[in-house]
Amino acid sequence: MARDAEHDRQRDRRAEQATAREGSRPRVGDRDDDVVFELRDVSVRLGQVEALSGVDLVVRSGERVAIIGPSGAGKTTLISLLNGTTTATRGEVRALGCPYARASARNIRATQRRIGTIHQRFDVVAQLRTVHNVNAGRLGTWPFWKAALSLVLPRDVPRVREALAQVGIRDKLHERTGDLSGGEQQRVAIARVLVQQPDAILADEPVASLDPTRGLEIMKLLLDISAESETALLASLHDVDMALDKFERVVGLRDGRIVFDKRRENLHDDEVRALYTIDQAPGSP
Ligand SMILES: Nc1ncnc2c1ncn2[C@@H]1O[C@H](COP(=O)(O)OP(=O)(O)OP(=O)(O)O)[C@@H](O)[C@H]1O
Repeated sequence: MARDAEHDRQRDRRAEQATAREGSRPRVGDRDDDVVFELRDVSVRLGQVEALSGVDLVVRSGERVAIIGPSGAGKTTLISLLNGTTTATRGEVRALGCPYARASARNIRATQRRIGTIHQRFDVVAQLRTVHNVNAGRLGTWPFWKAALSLVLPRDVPRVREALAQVGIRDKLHERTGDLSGGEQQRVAIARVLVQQPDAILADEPVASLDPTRGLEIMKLLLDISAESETALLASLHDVDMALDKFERVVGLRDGRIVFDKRRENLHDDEVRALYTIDQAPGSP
């Protein structure tokens, strides 16, 4: 009996010491309702390449975060980790509370349905009418019969129309998507995310295929949607000025590592310049 009590006291002491060591740093698994994405010491190896190394990142509900960095820095890899299409080699990735590595396939799919992803290449089916491309955002939540029927007889048209109105192309409902301009096709992709009503939006170079004016319009649209619905938005961008101008938090990636993660007002020009500086090969002039 006395031994049991001593054992309990020792266990409590160890737990207290562990808590003191950790301080207030949130750990993977801690309950923290507004954490949307959480990466702890995450590395990803793709073939011979260490695409990400020891990445720690926490994104909370309503935050708008730009990811910048040179080509090959790991931006796309980071985004595909967050939507569960790439697997971490080390560390833990959680999205909306789901620990991808330990969750069931069903739980992962349910989480992925709550995350809207927008790609650089508009990712729409050119041959389909706009209404079908927008409805694709809901296929994951519809039973098979409804999804199949919707290709013949469009479903929930008022909701699609509303989403298209929100992205400024209300009149394009029945147009063949491939006949739309690049900017309009990207709006269709955003409307598809809107009908999905996601809890988080990931955008991988969403404006890289558009001219600067169209690009700015699309970026503002995404930022407005995120602000209105308090949905976290994480976007990778090559346009550094746009990142610094429009996002309150900027993460710099280089060679798979986070070099800085700062509010834009605390970020110095030198830090941004250094992110893109090309290393001189040893021995070069
Ligand atoms: N499937 C793959 N197999 C092997 N290496 C890969 C694969 N995909 C990406 N990589 C490598 O991983 C690293 C990170 O690539 P990633 O596409 O994430 O960078 P990025 O910052 O998005 O680049 P960019 O701005 O050019 O799109 C690069 O060195 C890339 O060559």
